[in-house]
This record gives sequence, C-alpha cells and structure tokens, in this order.
Amino acid sequence: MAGLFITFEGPDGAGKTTQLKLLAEALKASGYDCIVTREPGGTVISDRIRAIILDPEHQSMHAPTEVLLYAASRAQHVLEKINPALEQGKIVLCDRFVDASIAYQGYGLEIGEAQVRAINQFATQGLLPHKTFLLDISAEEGRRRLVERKQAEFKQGLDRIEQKDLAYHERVRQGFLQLAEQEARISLIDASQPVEVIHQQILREVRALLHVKEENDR
Ligand SMILES: Nc1ncnc2c1ncn2[C@@H]1O[C@H](COP(=O)(O)OP(=O)(O)O)[C@@H](O)[C@H]1O
Ligand SMILES: Cc1cn([C@H]2C[C@H](O)[C@@H](COP(=O)(O)OP(=O)(O)O)O2)c(=O)[nH]c1=O
Repeated sequence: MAGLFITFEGPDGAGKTTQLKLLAEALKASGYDCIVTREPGGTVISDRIRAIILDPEHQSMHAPTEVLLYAASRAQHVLEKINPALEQGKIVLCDRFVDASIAYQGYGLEIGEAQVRAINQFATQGLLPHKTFLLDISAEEGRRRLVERKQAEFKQGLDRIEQKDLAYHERVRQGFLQLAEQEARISLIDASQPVEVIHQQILREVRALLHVKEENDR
C-alpha cells in the first residue's frame, strides 16, 4: 500500500509548524503511522546543506547556487526518507517542499517558475504531494509572528532568508497564491484565523482524503 504525502506551505511565520504538530498528534491518536519532516533538512546531509543556505554570513550567495542547494537537499531527503516511508504505507507530513522553491526562488528571487520546476523535476524524479495546505498570511503578520516565536525560544537574529526585505516576502506570498490558483492539490487556508479553527479545517480535509484512499485500497 502506498502512503500519503502531505505538505505545508506559506510565508515564514504563517503557522506551518504549529499545524503540522497538531495534525501529527491527531493522526497518531487515531492509530495512523505518520512521520514529520521538514525542508530544507530531514536527513543529516540535507541538514548540512540547510546550514550553508541559511547562514547569515553567506550574503554573497548567488541565486542559481541557492536554488540548486535547495534542490540538492531535497533530492537526498526524497531518496533517503520520503520515498521509503511512502513505500511502507506511512503518512508523511512535510514542512515545505517544491512549492517553496517556486515561491521563494522562482518568484522571490525572480528566477522564474519554469526553471525552478525543471531543476526540481530532476531532484525529486517528479514526486509531488497528494495534498498541500497553503497557510496564507501577510508578509507583515508573518514577520511579527516569527519575531515573537524567536523571542519565546530565546533565539536571536533572523536567518539569511528571513532577513530579506518585506517586498521580497510579499513576492513570495503572491507566488504561493498563484500556485494555489493553478493546482487543485493545494488548499488555501486563511492563516489569520485561530489555531484550533485552522486545525479542524485541515483535519476534516485529511480525514476525507484518508477515507477515499482506504476505499481505493480495499
Ligand atoms: N493561527 C495563529 N494565530 C496566532 N498565532 C499563531 C497562529 N499559528 C501560529 N502562531 C504563532 O506564530 C508563531 C509562528 O508559528 P510557526 O508555527 O512556528 O510558523 P511557521 O512554521 O510557519 O514559521 C509561533 O509563535 C506560533 O505560536
Ligand atoms: C524548502 C525551501 C525553503 N526556503 C526558505 C523558507 C524559509 O525562509 C527557510 C527555511 O527556514 P525554516 O526555518 O525551515 O522555515 P520557517 O521559519 O517557516 O519554519 O528557507 C526557500 O527559500 N526555498 C525552499 O525550497
């Protein structure tokens, strides 16, 4: 039985990590075998690439380098972790995937969607999520929440991507909204709603998906 691949996308601070945890807890409580992972990262090699990408000292990193590093980190993640889990029939919940590269590098850095898609097609061998929840929030509110979270975690400073100006983050948001219009697998969610309201909306959709999948697997 093949598994189910679900991703969370949206601007920094939209609430992806919060929702991912709540969904994982709900699914595990219902007896589902699910794993939680994130990009860039998810494996030792991918995490080392992540550190290079996000290092605030790497201000001279060029756009093609950045897009290829995200793709390299993703290739390792897909082959080492995501594909094997899906083959074992697990539910894979992932914080960001290819859509993030299209929004951040394609739209944010203005590399263009087609190039980013082509590079990622090679990196993932065409793997796409079955369902993507796009948590939409304004760049300003996302930034506010991010700073709040960092304070709560006693962390200082923003990473190299977070440090980019609000105009960049607004282009990223518009990129995500464009993707949501193009792709039926993407559910657009108003992330300014309370945490529990968003969680129930996501849980309803995932339960419906699981129901269809279980009928088909019979
Ligand atoms: N719906 C929400 N309303 C208000 N605050 C939220 C909401 N969801 C998350 N937060 C808070 O915003 C901050 C960023 O949330 P997080 O889940 O870490 O976002 P992301 O993973 O998208 O960067 C955290 O401090 C979190 O508690
Ligand atoms: C996966 C991915 C992330 N990113 C960016 C988005 C984030 O700013 C950063 C990852 O940081 P992370 O701390 O994981 O995000 P968050 O703060 O939302 O939890 O990398 C890209 O630019 N392209 C990509 O393909």
